[in-house]
Amino acid sequence: MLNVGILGSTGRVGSLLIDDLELDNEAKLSACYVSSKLTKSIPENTVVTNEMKILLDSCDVVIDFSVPVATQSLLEEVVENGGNKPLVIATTGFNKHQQNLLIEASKKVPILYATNMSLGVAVLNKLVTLASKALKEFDCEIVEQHHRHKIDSPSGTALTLAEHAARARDLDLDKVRVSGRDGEIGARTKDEIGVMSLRGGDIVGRHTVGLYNDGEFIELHHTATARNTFSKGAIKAAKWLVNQEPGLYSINDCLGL
Ligand SMILES: NC(=O)C1=CN([C@@H]2O[C@H](COP(=O)(O)OP(=O)(O)OC[C@H]3O[C@@H](n4cnc5c(N)ncnc54)[C@H](OP(=O)(O)O)[C@@H]3O)[C@@H](O)[C@H]2O)C=CC1
Ligand SMILES: O=C(O)C1=N[C@H](C(=O)O)C[C@H](O)C1
Repeated sequence: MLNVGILGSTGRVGSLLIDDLELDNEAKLSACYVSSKLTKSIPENTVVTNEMKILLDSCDVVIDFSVPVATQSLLEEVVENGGNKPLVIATTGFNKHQQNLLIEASKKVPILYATNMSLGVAVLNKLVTLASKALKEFDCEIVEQHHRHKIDSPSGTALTLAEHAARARDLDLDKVRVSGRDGEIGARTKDEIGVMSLRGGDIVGRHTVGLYNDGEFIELHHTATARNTFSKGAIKAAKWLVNQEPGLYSINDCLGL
């Protein structure tokens, strides 16, 4: 039985992870990091802690759906204090320092980092690479829609999709990404990639990658209709990751895509 520790156990996705693990025949909840209060009932003997070291020591693998500062503390425990467990990281909104820390930690333990744990988005990333490369003359624009509670923008998934689109055209996303248009901004430049966010209601997650030309356009849509798409994807990733060597893996590695 795989012992899973959760960082972000009180959150929207973390709570679903607890439910999914309850029903899983190969994995179970062994530890929860809780910074505020856990209101959900959890199996007896589950370790509840607000120390990263204890979380890491009390499981075989950590699944993280939290906030960037919490992920940072988890990664620091690995890089600075020798914490030694595989990590499935799903949190989004990292700054450059946190991204570098992720790379450092992956030299010591296996880390699967995915801004979206769904199979559909894993395939969408592939489709975007293909379409962006084949349709180099088309204008690429990405729109993401999420629930009103989401704190980061644009979504991690939208940024990953944009990275795929940019890389397929040999462009540096940091140089071509446009995150808003307002006022007399002038005509669209050829290489820019717009990444725009809408927030409202309970939208679980919707991403549209559009490729627009004179006379025709393509739009590729992915819609997550249930949040446990992500928790189930992360558990599948954890089962795969525990058999890997230290390194930085993507969801595509896990899915063989
Ligand atoms: N990769 C993917 O497939 C997906 C990724 N996500 C990402 O996962 C993250 C969480 O999403 P969601 O569940 O909706 O968010 P929530 O706001 O519902 O949950 C956030 C969790 O983080 C915890 N947390 C907040 N601050 C700290 C801290 N300083 N130290 C430790 N824990 C802390 C909260 O605990 P407390 O209540 O104790 O504050 C809570 O459990 C987001 O970054 C989101 O973008 C979401 C869905 C899918
Ligand atoms: O915060 C969310 O809810 C989601 N976050 C991820 C992201 O930022 O891409 C994945 C998913 O779209 C839901």
